Amino acid sequence: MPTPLVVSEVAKSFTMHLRDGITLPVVAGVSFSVKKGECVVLGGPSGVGKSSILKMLYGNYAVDAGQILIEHRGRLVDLASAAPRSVLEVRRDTLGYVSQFLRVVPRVSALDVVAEPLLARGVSHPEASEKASDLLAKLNLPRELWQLPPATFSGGEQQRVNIARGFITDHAVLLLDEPTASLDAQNRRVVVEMIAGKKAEGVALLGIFHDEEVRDAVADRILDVSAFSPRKAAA
Ligand SMILES: Nc1ncnc2c1ncn2[C@@H]1O[C@H](COP(=O)(O)OP(=O)(O)OP(=O)(O)O)[C@@H](O)[C@H]1O
Repeated sequence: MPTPLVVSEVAKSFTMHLRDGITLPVVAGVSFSVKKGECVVLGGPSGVGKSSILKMLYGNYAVDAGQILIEHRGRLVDLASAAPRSVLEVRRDTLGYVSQFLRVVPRVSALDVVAEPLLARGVSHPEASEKASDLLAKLNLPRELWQLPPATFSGGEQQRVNIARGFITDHAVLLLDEPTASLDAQNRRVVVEMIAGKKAEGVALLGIFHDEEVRDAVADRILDVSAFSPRKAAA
């Protein structure tokens, strides 16, 4: 399928149980698709719902309405209604996500944190470690840090470990939530190159980038999320 990700009529509101059950509508009627080799960037002002859309797509937030269709092993899976087991399978083989912050696992070295998604897919330890090393070298993570757990790393070092972990697989769809937020100019350029590499391989990418230079370098299309704001629709 040339369009591995199709989102239609997705809606999300938050119910604040500790605030008398007040409902906060965030987005409604979210419809778009991402083609192979395309990088779509979610745009719009702060608080408009960009991160919430990514989190729904990855299955971290429940979806109130609509469909999120992803091509997984030659069939379509609706992530909005899929069972948790299917969501985990899609994450392992098809859908990657680079969040802004690394979820640190105690006592696991940076190299193993990066290699883990490949090990989970049955790749041998030496091959996974070699790929992890290549990525950490490309992202200029000092070699003396590779065997250390990333808990004490700087923000930018942790972000580079996270990027390496997100980019190590050949997932067909990749979600990027501000992957360059804590990086210096040199490493931002490396990430821009890595995104270009994924596009050339036919990966469909959807991301949030606040840095204008990075956004202009990677975006094929910017999708203004304010178009899906229920508050705007009601005004
Ligand atoms: N878990 C949550 N519980 C309650 N409200 C939430 C939750 N997550 C997000 N929101 C609310 O949903 C709205 C959209 O937030 P979101 O983080 O998706 O916006 P954003 O466009 O990514 O913003 P920014 O550019 O500032 O990161 C905000 O009003 C936010 O307060």
